[in-house]
Amino acid sequence: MKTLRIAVTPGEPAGIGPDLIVALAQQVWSAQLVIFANAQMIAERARQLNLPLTIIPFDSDDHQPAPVGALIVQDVPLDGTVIPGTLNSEHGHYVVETLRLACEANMQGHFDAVVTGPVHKGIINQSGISFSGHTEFFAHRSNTADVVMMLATEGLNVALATTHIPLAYVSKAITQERLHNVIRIIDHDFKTKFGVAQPHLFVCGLNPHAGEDGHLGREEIETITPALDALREQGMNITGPLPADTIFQPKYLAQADVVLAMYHDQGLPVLKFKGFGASVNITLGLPFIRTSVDHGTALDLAGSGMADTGSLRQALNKAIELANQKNE
Ligand SMILES: NC(=O)c1ccc[n+]([C@@H]2O[C@H](COP(=O)([O-])OP(=O)(O)OC[C@H]3O[C@@H](n4cnc5c(N)ncnc54)[C@H](O)[C@@H]3O)[C@@H](O)[C@H]2O)c1
Ligand SMILES: N[C@H](C(=O)O)[C@H](O)COP(=O)(O)O
Repeated sequence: MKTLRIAVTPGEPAGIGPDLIVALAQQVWSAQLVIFANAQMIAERARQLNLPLTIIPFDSDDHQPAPVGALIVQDVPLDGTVIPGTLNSEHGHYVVETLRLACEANMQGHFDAVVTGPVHKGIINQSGISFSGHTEFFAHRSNTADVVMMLATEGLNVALATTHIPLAYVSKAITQERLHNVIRIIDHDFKTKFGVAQPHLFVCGLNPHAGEDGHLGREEIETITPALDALREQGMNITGPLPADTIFQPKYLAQADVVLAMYHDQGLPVLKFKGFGASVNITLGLPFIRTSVDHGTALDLAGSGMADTGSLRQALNKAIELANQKNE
């Protein structure tokens, strides 16, 4: 079996992404991890953390995984000094360039997956680049009209009908077309990538108590239920819309392959309460495999050696698992 090659972006240089990469370089990986980052910044972070690190420049002809204590790096230029914990808007272009290069490398078929560390959306926007998240960025760069953000932890998968948009826009963004596209992507990816023959989706309502028969909001009656009914008629196994405050209970979760939440903070607080630090963010519907961490830049911990590597480890392992299945 050929050795997998995975692109890894550590994300915001002032955050914990570089710390996590350096920490995970202290173990053997079955795949070749290629870090898209500034080599000098990564080496400096290793010094700050007092961890051994050898940088190996990326050579596309060499498919060997890095030995313990080393990282294979595709160097990306970065001007100025990086101070762990201190954001610098001059670094926004660098961060986006690491994502662009990793995306291109995957689009061209040179890599088996991309795994991303945390970026700081605010500082990228301050640098003059409109950016709402990796999910939207990779969808745009790969010309993919609809993708789905799903976070997965042991015993719970939560997908989102809308991602990084203001709460005030959510109701308008939930259309029958969007729900059809999102649910078709989930159904397809669970069947083809996760080996679930007939995925069972549990779908949240948008309003309190799923609208209480229209007395607390009409989106369930006018949009969500008709969309789900049409998909049920096509043979999909869908329960809902159910009130979001009671959908996350063992009785339902025992039957659910995935819970579809209508917006970011309807579903992700539940997922992160259950499994923060042990969850993976997976983008469904992209033309390549992409996984990520469940946490942000944690500026308060950058350079301290206190950041938990659990989620990045899981994101790497999930990408390797999905890539191996794809190659079977
Ligand atoms: N994957 C991503 O790129 C991603 C994900 C979530 C948030 N973010 C971004 O990160 C920035 C900061 O967001 P935030 O402060 O809401 O969330 P955060 O996850 O950075 O931090 C929240 C809290 O969790 C702790 N924490 C986070 N990761 C940890 C780890 N690996 N080990 C130990 N403790 C950890 C932090 O110290 C902090 O107390 C924002 O700009 C946000 O958009 C990025
Ligand atoms: N919504 C994600 C979370 O809360 O964990 C996070 O912001 C990262 O999203 P992207 O992978 O789209 O950057």
